Amino acid sequence: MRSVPELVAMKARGEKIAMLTAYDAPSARIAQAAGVDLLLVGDSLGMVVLGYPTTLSVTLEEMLHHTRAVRRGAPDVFTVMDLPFGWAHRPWSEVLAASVRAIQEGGAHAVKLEGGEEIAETVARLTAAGIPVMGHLGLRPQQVYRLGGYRMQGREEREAEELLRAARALEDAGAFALVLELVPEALARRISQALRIPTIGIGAGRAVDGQVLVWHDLLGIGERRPRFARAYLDLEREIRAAVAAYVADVRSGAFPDREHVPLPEDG
Ligand SMILES: Nc1nc(=O)c2c([nH]1)NC[C@@H]1CN(c3ccc(C(=O)N[C@@H](CCC(=O)O)C(=O)O)cc3)CN21
Ligand SMILES: CC(C)C(=O)C(=O)O
Ligand SMILES: [Mg+2]
Repeated sequence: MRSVPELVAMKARGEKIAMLTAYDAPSARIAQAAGVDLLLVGDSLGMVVLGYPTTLSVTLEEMLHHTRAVRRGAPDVFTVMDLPFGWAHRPWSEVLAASVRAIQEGGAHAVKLEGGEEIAETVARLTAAGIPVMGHLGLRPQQVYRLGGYRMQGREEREAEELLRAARALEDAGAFALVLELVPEALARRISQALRIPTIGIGAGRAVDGQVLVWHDLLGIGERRPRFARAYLDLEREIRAAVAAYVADVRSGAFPDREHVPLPEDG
């Protein structure tokens, strides 16, 4: 299992970090077998698994429930749990209590919070308590109502400087890594070069220290996926064909065949 110091050392050595989201035990088991460095139980759960239009509906209880499943499937992978909408901006003692639940009840090793300088004090308090914190800057999907959509952030120089300042504040507060979502590659490079802690990009180009991708986007499951995501399979199509074949076989009587009829003497 990767450790926090090891992840920081990977950046120093120029070794890329491969992070993937997971929401249940079987996918986490497969991700572990495939050798991912980090798992993220993302609040994208709400959109890709629970069928909501945004991440805002996801509750702490739901995050804990799915984090437990992921940990059962991938006992040997360092796992980060997203704190859901609203939590990062509560008084730090409440954020600490939620993060303790992530670790004690969810089995997570770290938490991720969307936010900049306004949550730096909270990040410092969690870090002091021994909880590794991953930051998340750029497109913050929990801000979608304010932003009006899932759009690129940090295109204006003034905005870019604000993001660089926020990244430094999170590192100074003790964050061990930082997700950069949907920002220009040049800005992601600037931030990555300014920090000692690794940056994990999603739609942030190549000049970052690692990548994170949503499980369903990687596999090609879902009606829409962000342009920045690469589908390594067209699994939705394959699954649909398999299910259609099953339905046809039940209707025709081709399933079950002799091979799939249990014999009484087998118990
Ligand atoms: N399937 C999925 N993948 C994700 O990466 C993801 C989620 N869901 N849900 C939670 C957040 C929301 N994210 C999103 C969602 C949509 C876009 C998107 O459609 N972006 C447009 C570009 C919009 C623009 O720049 O104007 C795209 O086509 O990529 C991006 C990130 C990233 N996260
Ligand atoms: C896309 C990643 C970074 C995330 O926050 C999530 O999956 O919720
Ligand atoms: Mg998230």
